[in-house]
Amino acid sequence: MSWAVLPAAGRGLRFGAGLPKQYLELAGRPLIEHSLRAVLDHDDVDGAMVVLAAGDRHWPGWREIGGKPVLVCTGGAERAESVLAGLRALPATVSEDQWVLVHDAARPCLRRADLARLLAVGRADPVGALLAAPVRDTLKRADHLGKSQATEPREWLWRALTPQLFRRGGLTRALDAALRAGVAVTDEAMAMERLGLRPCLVEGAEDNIKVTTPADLALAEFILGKDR
Ligand SMILES: Nc1ccn([C@@H]2O[C@H](COP(=O)(O)OP(=O)(O)OP(=O)(O)O)[C@@H](O)[C@H]2O)c(=O)n1
Ligand SMILES: C[C@](O)(CO)[C@H](O)COP(=O)(O)O
Repeated sequence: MSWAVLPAAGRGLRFGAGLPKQYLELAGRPLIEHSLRAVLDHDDVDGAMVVLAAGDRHWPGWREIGGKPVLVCTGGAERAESVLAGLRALPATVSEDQWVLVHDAARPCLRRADLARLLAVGRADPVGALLAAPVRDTLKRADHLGKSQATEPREWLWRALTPQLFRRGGLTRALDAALRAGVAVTDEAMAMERLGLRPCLVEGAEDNIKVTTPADLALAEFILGKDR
């Protein structure tokens, strides 16, 4: 059985709204509620730890969703710090060996089938797994003038998504080590990779988007309105 940690302590600066993007209305609910329900929907997920910014006054105060506990703790200045805080704040009943899903609060369009496949593949892997999407566009490297100076090979390149699935103890130690080393890890898999571990890439839907800009919110509205 697993718990979910949802990093939700960001300020949404690139979005530029008057409140953090995770609280913007999306399809009639706060964006974060879609992300929470998407992970709590799976029978093998027992509860969620939501990591809030210090002084967050937008959090609706849910204490359970769908009969499952929703706990909160305070995050840090970087996403990795928030995830580490969430891992440490999980109930003591969540053992070191237990699988934990880390899912961006800013990703409301997670598909049930993708979560199910991530859990099935990840729990059978010695390290863990992450949802990801193969790069399908040609990649250009820009110069300082904004000109295209080179084309980067895209074979073997994937875009990391979330959720990412790792065991509580191993991920906690990996994130703590990366932060102590001053390494700016941008996802959980990176913290594991720097220890020489190779999590499994599980192909996920391209519409599992991270809402970062206003255009993404409109796209998320369209995605959630589709029959999926
Ligand atoms: N210190 C931080 C930074 C980000 N996040 C969370 O990590 C996820 C992905 O981060 P991102 O999309 O970058 O969100 P923001 O940091 O809010 O965006 P911005 O960089 O535009 O401010 C989001 O759910 C965000 O709330 C977090 O918990 N703690
Ligand atoms: C974790 C993540 O969503 C995987 O693509 C991404 O790294 C988050 O990056 P952000 O800059 O914190 O949004």
